[in-house]
Amino acid sequence: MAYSNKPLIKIEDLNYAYPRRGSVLNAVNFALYEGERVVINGDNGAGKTTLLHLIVGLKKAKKGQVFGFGQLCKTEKEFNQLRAKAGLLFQDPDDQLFCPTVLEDVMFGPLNLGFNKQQAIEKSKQTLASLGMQGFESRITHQLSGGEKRMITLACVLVMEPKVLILDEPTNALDEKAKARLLSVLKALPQAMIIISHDKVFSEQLATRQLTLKEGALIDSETTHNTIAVA
Ligand SMILES: Nc1ncnc2c1ncn2[C@@H]1O[C@H](COP(=O)(O)OP(=O)(O)OP(=O)(O)O)[C@@H](O)[C@H]1O
Repeated sequence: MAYSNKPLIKIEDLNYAYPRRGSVLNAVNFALYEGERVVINGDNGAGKTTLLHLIVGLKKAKKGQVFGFGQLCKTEKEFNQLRAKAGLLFQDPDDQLFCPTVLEDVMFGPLNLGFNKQQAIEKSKQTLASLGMQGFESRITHQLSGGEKRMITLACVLVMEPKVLILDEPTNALDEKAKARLLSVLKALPQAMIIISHDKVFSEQLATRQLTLKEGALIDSETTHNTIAVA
């Protein structure tokens, strides 16, 4: 299929090193285009989460550039603009959930965007239902199971209707039923996405392109035949 030739997200020559650990990313180049679901795999500790955090500006590269929707991002303001359009699902749900109840957590984003309370409730309920999580609205967030928390964090991201989804191991802690539902929800979405996943079957079914992060570099892994409808 023909992709738009303007990347939504582009990184150029990105390098990152941690004190004591040393270099994790070494001149990484990558571009995400409309209509793509790019799955990135790689060994534990390869630097996948680091890469996602650099893309959204939670970490800053010493060398290299991040472009979000055509805009070079250097300042916090520029990364804020990128984050408004690129929703990140954290690897650990506890990093993303901070309200007493599920509904409050999901509503938090829409309220911040300026929706009124009733609109935020409606949007949140619809999103929860689309993930099979109807009935969880008044549950106490910190009492949920790992898999339930994962689905609620997904709702928190999806309710914002971002242009790009950035998902760090979305199937973690999900049982087969929840995983199948997530797969069908993601495949029905028009958004481009970057997904980190160790789950081979899930990746194979979801990805339009698969990459491996190895020794600090992103390399093509396998070709896949999935397609995505461009909105
Ligand atoms: N704050 C930090 N200080 C030092 N080293 C760090 C820090 N954060 C991460 N690392 C190291 O950087 C490397 C890359 O970590 P990262 O979390 O990006 O890997 P990953 O590919 O996402 O791994 P996994 O598949 O296990 O989630 C790892 O060796 C990790 O131990």
